Amino acid sequence: MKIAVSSDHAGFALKEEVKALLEKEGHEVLDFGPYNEEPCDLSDYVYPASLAVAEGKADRGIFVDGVGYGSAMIANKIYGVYAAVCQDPFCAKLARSHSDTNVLCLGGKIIGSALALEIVTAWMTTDYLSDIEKYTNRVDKVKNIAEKHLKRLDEIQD
Ligand SMILES: O=P(O)(O)OC[C@H]1O[C@@H](O)[C@H](O)[C@@H]1O
Repeated sequence: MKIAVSSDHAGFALKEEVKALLEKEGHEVLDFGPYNEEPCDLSDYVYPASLAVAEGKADRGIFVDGVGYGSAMIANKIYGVYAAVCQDPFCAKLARSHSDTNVLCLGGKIIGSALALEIVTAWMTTDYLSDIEKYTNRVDKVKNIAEKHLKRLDEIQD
């Protein structure tokens, strides 16, 4: 798969580890930065990475900041992006199997890299249960909220 990765300074080190794992597993990584640990603003990196997922230039995204919620806040404002913050592999599995998320957000200050990489593996290898109606109904309800409240990319002029 093509995976967009991004972070801020607080997530940079873990982003690099995630990137190495993904490449080792044979995925193509699109790194939206940053490329060092100098203080920066998360939205400058997570926003373009989220757009890449929304536009289909990447199949999924993995974004890392200090605690994870900052990335999810930004990513979930983009039409077509469904982001979850996960701090354990069980949550990561459900974020895929029940909710079909296409972005995983991690907190580099919250979890150690060994656990983070287990979370990434769980999220990357779990399929959405698209044949179970209760989950598809729930996902469709979330999609309907996005249809109503978020602008489609082709409606945005700037
Ligand atoms: O290092 P500073 O800028 O203080 O804090 C950055 C982190 O604090 C939280 O808001 C976010 O998780 C962000 O990554």
